[in-house]
Amino acid sequence: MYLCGATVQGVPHIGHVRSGIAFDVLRRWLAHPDRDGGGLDVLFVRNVTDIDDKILSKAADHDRPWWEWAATHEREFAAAYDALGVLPPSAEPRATGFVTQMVTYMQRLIERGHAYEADGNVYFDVRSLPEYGSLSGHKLDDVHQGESAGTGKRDPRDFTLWKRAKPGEPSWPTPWGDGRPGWHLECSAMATSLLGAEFDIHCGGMDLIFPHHENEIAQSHGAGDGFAQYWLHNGWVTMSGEKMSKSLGNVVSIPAMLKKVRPVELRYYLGSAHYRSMLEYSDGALHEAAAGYRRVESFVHRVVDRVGDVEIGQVPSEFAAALDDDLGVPAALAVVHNAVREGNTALEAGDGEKARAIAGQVRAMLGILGTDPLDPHWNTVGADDEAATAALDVLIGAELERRAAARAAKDWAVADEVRDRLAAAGVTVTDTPDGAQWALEQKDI
Ligand SMILES: Nc1ncnc2c1ncn2[C@@H]1O[C@H](COP(=O)(O)OP(=O)(O)OP(=O)(O)O)[C@@H](O)[C@H]1O
Ligand SMILES: [Zn+2]
Repeated sequence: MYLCGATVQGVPHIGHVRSGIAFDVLRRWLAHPDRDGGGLDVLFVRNVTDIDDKILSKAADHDRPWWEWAATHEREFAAAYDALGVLPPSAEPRATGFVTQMVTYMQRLIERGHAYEADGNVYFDVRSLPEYGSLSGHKLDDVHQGESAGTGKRDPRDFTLWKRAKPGEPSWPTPWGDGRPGWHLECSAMATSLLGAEFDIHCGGMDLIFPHHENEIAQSHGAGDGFAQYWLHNGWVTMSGEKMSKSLGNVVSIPAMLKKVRPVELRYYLGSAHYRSMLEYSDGALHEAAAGYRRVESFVHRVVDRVGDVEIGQVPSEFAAALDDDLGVPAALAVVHNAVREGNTALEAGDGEKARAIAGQVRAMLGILGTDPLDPHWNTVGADDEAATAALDVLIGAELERRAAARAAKDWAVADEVRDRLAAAGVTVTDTPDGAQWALEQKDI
């Protein structure tokens, strides 16, 4: 599987991680032993686009080296994927690490008559490939690549494989002069270098169907490769019906979301819709999903408390059938919730062993969705956080008492000193009718 990963130009919002979660579920399911035909050995590649116009311009705006800007945001994405329990890919190639393969790729395209050099740029000749447009259904007459005109293009519909170097911009040597890669070329080169000339599944957001994936197919078929056999595209996270996006300003950052719900609840929420559907964000929908998850989680915990350890069991056949039908997560979740109802009834009737068997199935199903409540990924983080928060509460509570006593004695110097010391440590204090409340200042990114 190949998933078009992030262009690491900024911090991720919840829309950016939706594809990572949706296709993590597909990967887990394909690899799962309960699948009809058994678990497959899945190679999963998710790239990082670490050279791009937006990276260069944003780094320049902030007076930072472009590579530092890219590395910083690559880490932000990695942290977000990790926080949400997305399994690390088998490989995570960076575009800048595959320039040699891109040059070879362009040479093959030029030799086969599908690309040409003009003024230090290399372009793909779309008219040379009769099937151009087959993925998106675009007719050649209607094609707009959405890129700058480019010097020496034979046809305005041709797209850029390689950009001639501009002064001050990073570049790599090629037989056609120094330059840097175009985005579409990167993915064809990385996918085929790692997964071979033909591989099974290519995924990405629905905006990538055209031009990105159309152009990946054109390049790969032009080079004589079979390329991807199946294409899967996920829908948007929307707000008031509009795509959540930085340019519209309607974004919710992942740290902001994690102030409202736990990471496992956010993962459950973002993964609960069908991957092709839009997922309309609202606080209400988020909290409803979190409450739904807690019902499932508390069933599993109650079984552990009352009956003992719950081993991961097998997934029910209806759950398997739902996922086999175009990754039908909503139908699969209905199976989970039915199982939880049945399990609760068994528990109330005192049938601990039946409840334990059902809880084992629930763990198996949630494991595929990446949200098994007993998975150490969630528990280690939670337990540490809880213990640290409880310890902080004692220490800060003592400081707040000292401040309250100082205020009562009108000793403003001491009261201010306490407040300043807490502020310097990143603790904000709010006075409420129930007394002073504290919170850790969150970095809004
Ligand atoms: N709201 C979203 N829902 C699902 N996927 C998204 C969303 N926003 C972005 N993506 C995915 O992340 C990729 C990178 O997004 P992009 O850089 O366009 O982000 P953006 O926040 O929309 O920024 P901009 O406003 O600058 O376009 C997209 O190609 C898309 O597949
Ligand atoms: Zn791509």
